[in-house]
Amino acid sequence: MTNAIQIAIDGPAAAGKSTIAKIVAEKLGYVYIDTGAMYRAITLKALNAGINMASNEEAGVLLADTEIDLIPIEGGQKVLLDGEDVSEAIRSQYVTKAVSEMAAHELVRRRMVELQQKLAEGRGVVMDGRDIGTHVLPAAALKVFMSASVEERARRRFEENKKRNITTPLEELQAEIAQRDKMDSEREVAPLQQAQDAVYLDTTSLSITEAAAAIMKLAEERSVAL
Ligand SMILES: Nc1ncnc2c1ncn2[C@@H]1O[C@H](COP(=O)(O)OP(=O)(O)OP(=O)(O)O)[C@@H](O)[C@H]1O
Ligand SMILES: Nc1ccn([C@@H]2O[C@H](COP(=O)(O)O)[C@@H](O)[C@H]2O)c(=O)n1
Repeated sequence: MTNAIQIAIDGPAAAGKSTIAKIVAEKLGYVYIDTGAMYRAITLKALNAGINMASNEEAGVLLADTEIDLIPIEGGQKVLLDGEDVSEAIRSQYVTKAVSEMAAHELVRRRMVELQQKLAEGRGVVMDGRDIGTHVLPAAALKVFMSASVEERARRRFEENKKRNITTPLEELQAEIAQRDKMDSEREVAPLQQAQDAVYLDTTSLSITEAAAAIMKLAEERSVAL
């Protein structure tokens, strides 16, 4: 007999967090929550509406006026921004280039964390992001800090983009990933860092199946131990 647990997966961009989190959630029958999608959704809205985030007043109105819903669907989640499906739009380079600046905003983080904690309440979840083990779910039974070399992460994203007909050159992708990691790690509020009690998993030379199996093994151990 195993207990439903909370699993936090953090790490830098394109490390494989969401791919592995989805597989693990599906195998365990848990809810999968991609917190990056929430930061992307609020970024999309602020960009489109021309909000000046340097003004706490404008930022506050934007946050109070915005509804973000994550709807579980087969193989992942659908992202609704004020009721509109923005699952594709939030993956554009337009949003990717702006999201780390938005995610450094204290009011934005406060609101997103509140929503994320509510989504995770009282159920088995696999949540991926940058601050899940350190801030959002500090009591998670399993915390994993997943990484891979920046070259391998850029190569994976390049291959993924090719399938979506996105032609950003490999060197540009690597620079964008490194820049986003730097901003995410150096911000003042809830920076990207490994929680003290997280297991470090380097996936550079692991296949998707191997990485998922490593986390499944840890999840099974932790849920039985409860
Ligand atoms: N172990 C692996 N081996 C090879 N490819 C992988 C591995 N893990 C993930 N990938 C591929 O790498 C790409 C990036 O993975 P994914 O989107 O899961 O990363 P992420 O950490 O969630 O990224 P981000 O934080 O930027 O959203 C995907 O195309 C995925 O299929
Ligand atoms: N818990 C989180 C999750 C994400 N962010 C910020 O959002 C950006 C996009 O995340 P992806 O996982 O979709 O790549 C990311 O670069 C962070 O700036 C965050 O701060 N906290």
